[in-house]
Amino acid sequence: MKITLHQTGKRFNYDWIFRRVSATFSEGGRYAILGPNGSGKSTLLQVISGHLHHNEGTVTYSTMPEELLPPDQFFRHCAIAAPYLELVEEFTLAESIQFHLQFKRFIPEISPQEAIALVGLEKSMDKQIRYFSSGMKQRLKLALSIFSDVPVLLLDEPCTNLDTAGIKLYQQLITNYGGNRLIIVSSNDEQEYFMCPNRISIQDYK
Ligand SMILES: Nc1ncnc2c1ncn2[C@@H]1O[C@H](COP(=O)(O)OP(=O)(O)OP(=O)(O)O)[C@@H](O)[C@H]1O
Repeated sequence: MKITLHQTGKRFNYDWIFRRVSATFSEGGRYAILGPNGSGKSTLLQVISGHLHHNEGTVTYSTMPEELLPPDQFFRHCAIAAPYLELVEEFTLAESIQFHLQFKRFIPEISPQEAIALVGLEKSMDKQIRYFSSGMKQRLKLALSIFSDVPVLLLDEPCTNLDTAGIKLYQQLITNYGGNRLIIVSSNDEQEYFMCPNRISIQDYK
């Protein structure tokens, strides 16, 4: 999967958040979107994911070999972990996994039980998400995204609410299970984008 932005811009009301972003996110590449608080990193990631519509320029998705994917189909090919995407508080952990698997299966080598054990939540299978700590919720979000069998991972501040052990866990999961997928991280913390040789500064597009 390749994502191409050409002269892409996004505004809220009269405020341009970014303009004239031209970038190619290649299959298997690792990219970080960097910038200070409020600069537009999340907004750019949401434009890439299709959650927000851009106001100028284009965003195109292409599969290999070069074949354009309709933008409304991209959600099937990506998994997202982001602070603004909420878990269903009424579900237990087991129900959350089952619900997720109705839409996206896990990578073949990982069973749901293994996924939960890998993020250290095996003792909370029957606990409702509303009783999870913020760090436990983040571990679950990471499991649901990183173990999804999709070619693109979009991670917005992936270490939010994680302690030192959680950050190490995130880095291990990316290293062990990132595979050859396209990964785009929105972040201002090096620990979150340690694996990304390609860096885009949102400040360059003001
Ligand atoms: N729905 C919205 N309506 C109006 N303005 C918005 C909306 N969403 C975001 N903004 C504004 O867009 C700008 C960029 O926000 P964004 O969340 O993309 O920044 P960020 O770089 O991800 O910040 P942080 O590092 O704090 O997460 C901010 O000024 C924010 O107030």
